[in-house]
Amino acid sequence: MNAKQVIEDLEKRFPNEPAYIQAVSQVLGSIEDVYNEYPAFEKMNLIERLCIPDRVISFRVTWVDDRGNVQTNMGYRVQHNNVLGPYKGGIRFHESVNLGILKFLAFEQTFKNSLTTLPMGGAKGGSDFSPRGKSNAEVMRFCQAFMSELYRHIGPDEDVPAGDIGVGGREVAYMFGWYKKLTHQWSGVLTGKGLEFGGSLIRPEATGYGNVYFLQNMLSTRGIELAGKTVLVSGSGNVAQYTIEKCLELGAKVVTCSDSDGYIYDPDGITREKLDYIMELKNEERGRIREYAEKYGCKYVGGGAKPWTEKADIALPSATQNEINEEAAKALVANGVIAVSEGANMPTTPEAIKVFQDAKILYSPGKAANAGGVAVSGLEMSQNSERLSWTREEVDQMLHRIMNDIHDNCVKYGTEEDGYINYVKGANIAGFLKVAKAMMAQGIY
Ligand SMILES: NC(=O)C1=CN([C@@H]2O[C@H](COP(=O)(O)OP(=O)(O)OC[C@H]3O[C@@H](n4cnc5c(N)ncnc54)[C@H](O)[C@@H]3O)[C@@H](O)[C@H]2O)C=CC1
Ligand SMILES: O=C(O)CCC(=O)C(=O)O
Repeated sequence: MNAKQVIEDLEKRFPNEPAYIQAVSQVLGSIEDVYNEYPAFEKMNLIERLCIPDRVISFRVTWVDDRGNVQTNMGYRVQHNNVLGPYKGGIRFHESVNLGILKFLAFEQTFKNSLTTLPMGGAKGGSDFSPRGKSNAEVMRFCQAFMSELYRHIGPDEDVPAGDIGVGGREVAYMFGWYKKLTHQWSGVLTGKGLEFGGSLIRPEATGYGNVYFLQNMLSTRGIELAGKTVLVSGSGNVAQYTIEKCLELGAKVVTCSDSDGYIYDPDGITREKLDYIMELKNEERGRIREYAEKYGCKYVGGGAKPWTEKADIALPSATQNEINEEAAKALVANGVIAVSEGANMPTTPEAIKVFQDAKILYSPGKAANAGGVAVSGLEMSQNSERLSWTREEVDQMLHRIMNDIHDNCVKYGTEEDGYINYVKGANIAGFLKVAKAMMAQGIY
């Protein structure tokens, strides 16, 4: 494989999908040498088959708003690769959603799911519908209309969606209810369900907790403790909330969080009580993070500003893709950051990654660090199949073990000659090898 050539070809075929090309470029850049050690891969044109999704489903979603107006949105499911298990990955509802973004997310998900050690393929779906500002009734009607199209393409052994940006417990429950209505079947077809109807304990917490467990592993390679460290978090949704919770439990101080309008900086740190307020504000009232600053009298920076210029030891981006650019990365390094671990998917631009790696700080990509969410989704699937529920402690222990295993794999494949652990390389090679070997074994199709 000549990675540069493959990427140029993909750019020509998919000229309007920059996020997808960005994700592919990062992986191919890491695996090129290892790939070329196996001439059989090239003979089977493995790389093209691995980069291009198995299937892309797209459909119109028509629903009626509270004023009786008929609305239309686009719906998609990208089923990227199922050699390791049923397609698995979240659903995103956000106005920015387009096919290129979902293709990048489904591509990443394939490697991430491979890293979890569980039998799951990679997929992602979503719509350009935004739940923001919509009533519960509107969200329910939209979810039902979306599922009316999607249900034909999913199933507990076929494709198991879950949440992502704009899709939390409320949306998963509406989609699950409608799937059941359409198919007359109760099955573990979605994960992230409510605890009363087959959801797993720790699934809401899993992505944030998992990222902090991974961070602890990274810090321990340098003999550093998380306790006492100051942390920047971005976002204030599911991943951010449970990242903050675990940091607090482990004695770190989180001083920022954000939404798409701006960020708050609380030099005293976000306490348990303040985090409860954020959870209520974001999950129930669906308000803006600016209200935190008004309530607690701390700094708020609007205009879509991001928290990366504030001084801290650690940064945990937990909002969205490309939220740390080169300038932000330089500011973080100049302020003495020692570790960056990604709760979000691809939040760091390629230029910014280079800044972190050149500075030899600890830096882990989302496909490794945020894999705890989908890992516990995999555990939810197992519990549904067994018709059993495991305890909080059992699931947390398994999550911990999975994050440790992912870290070990990154160290195994990513340690460079000078001892620096290149987590990007490690995660990409470890995730790739398993998928590639399974593809080779399963023949050409
Ligand atoms: N929910 C999960 O289990 C997993 C989520 N992720 C990733 O974590 C990130 C956050 O997802 P969730 O917390 O689940 O979503 P969420 O919808 O609960 O929260 C998203 C947060 O990001 C902010 N945000 C969204 N778009 C933004 C933008 N353009 N600029 C600034 N802020 C923006 C929102 O205001 C919100 O605070 C995403 O990248 C997602 O793909 C990754 C693994 C699993
Ligand atoms: O839990 C899942 O299946 C999806 C999680 C997800 O979308 C992600 O890892 O980015």
